[in-house]
Amino acid sequence: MTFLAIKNISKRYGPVLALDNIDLTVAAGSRTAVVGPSGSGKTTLLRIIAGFDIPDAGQVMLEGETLADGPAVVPAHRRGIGIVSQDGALFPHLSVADNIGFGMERGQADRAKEINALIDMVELDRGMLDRRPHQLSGGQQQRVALARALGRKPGLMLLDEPFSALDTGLRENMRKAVARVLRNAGITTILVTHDQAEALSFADQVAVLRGGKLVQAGTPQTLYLNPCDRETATFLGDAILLPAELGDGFADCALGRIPTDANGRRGRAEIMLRPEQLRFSMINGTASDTICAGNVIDVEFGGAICTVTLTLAKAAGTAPLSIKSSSVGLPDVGSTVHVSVVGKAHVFDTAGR
Ligand SMILES: Nc1ncnc2c1ncn2[C@@H]1O[C@H](COP(=O)(O)OP(=O)(O)OP(=O)(O)O)[C@@H](O)[C@H]1O
Repeated sequence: MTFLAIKNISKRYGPVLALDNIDLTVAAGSRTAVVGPSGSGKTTLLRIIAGFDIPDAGQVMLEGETLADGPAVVPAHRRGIGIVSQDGALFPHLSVADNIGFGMERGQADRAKEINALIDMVELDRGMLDRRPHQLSGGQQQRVALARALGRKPGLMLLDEPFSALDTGLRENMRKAVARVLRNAGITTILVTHDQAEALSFADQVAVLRGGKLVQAGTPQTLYLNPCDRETATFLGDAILLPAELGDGFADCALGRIPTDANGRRGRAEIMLRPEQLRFSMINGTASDTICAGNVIDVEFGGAICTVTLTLAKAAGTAPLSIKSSSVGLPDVGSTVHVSVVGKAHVFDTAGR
């Protein structure tokens, strides 16, 4: 069921068209991640949904209620939307308890009970309630900010890069914890992030913005494996892009003949593979007779995920390929390996968007 509908939203700041006719729907209880390069319009979109910014044209509808229709808008405080920003924006002079309880009725009998429930919900120790924000770590401050936003019982939660100031390990834990809290509370969530891996792992739906336009929206799997164009492909992760000659359901390319997801297409096209679709195996002796023999030119040890870079023996002049590998059984630089492909290559939709 559509919970939030964004229809033909446009927003201009002077000469800059920050949002150009954006259409996006968000299902009830789902998590959407909005990603895109810097300046692509992510924050502007979030601010329009929150009511902090006014669109020039288009509508924002929440549960059937019109929140914005061009410049006619419902004010932010009447929208029932929670927002957690990058810095958490806690009040430094208030205790954690008072930050969480900010906006609750002072005399409210069950205020303390509710604050306890909220701090439990974000999995923080109640012993922290008397502390000030500066006595908390960055991750703990973000949890307090989330608890404060949850206290207003929002139907929709907007997260504007809330994990970006945190270290990698903490960031991942926080992301999982926040996803769990919001899922348990059944709150529909929109996350703005410039971190593609974060978007893919957090969301049910990923929306990619570029130059103020929505270029693609869909499940993380769809966007990662079937991106609409090469920019989206490379934005969402490492991609191997190869020229190919398409036949019915296959492509002839530097890796030999491999199956594609484009039945019925023929002629020249660019195909895409993700690096984890390539595998190598060691071969001895007659490597040069194998169409997909590769010469290893670099091995980057990265712990759990290593990168083996090679050139294809029979496709001189093509760019080196990088294969993701486990740390076990890495080839030596200078050795020859056999390269095979797992799954199908993706063919970009030439119709474009
Ligand atoms: N108040 C403003 N006045 C003028 N231009 C603005 C304003 N806010 C945003 N812009 C411009 O609109 C475009 C979109 O900005 P926005 O902040 O939405 O991008 P973003 O995708 O969130 O970027 P980032 O990832 O860097 O935060 C940019 O070109 C930006 O310079």
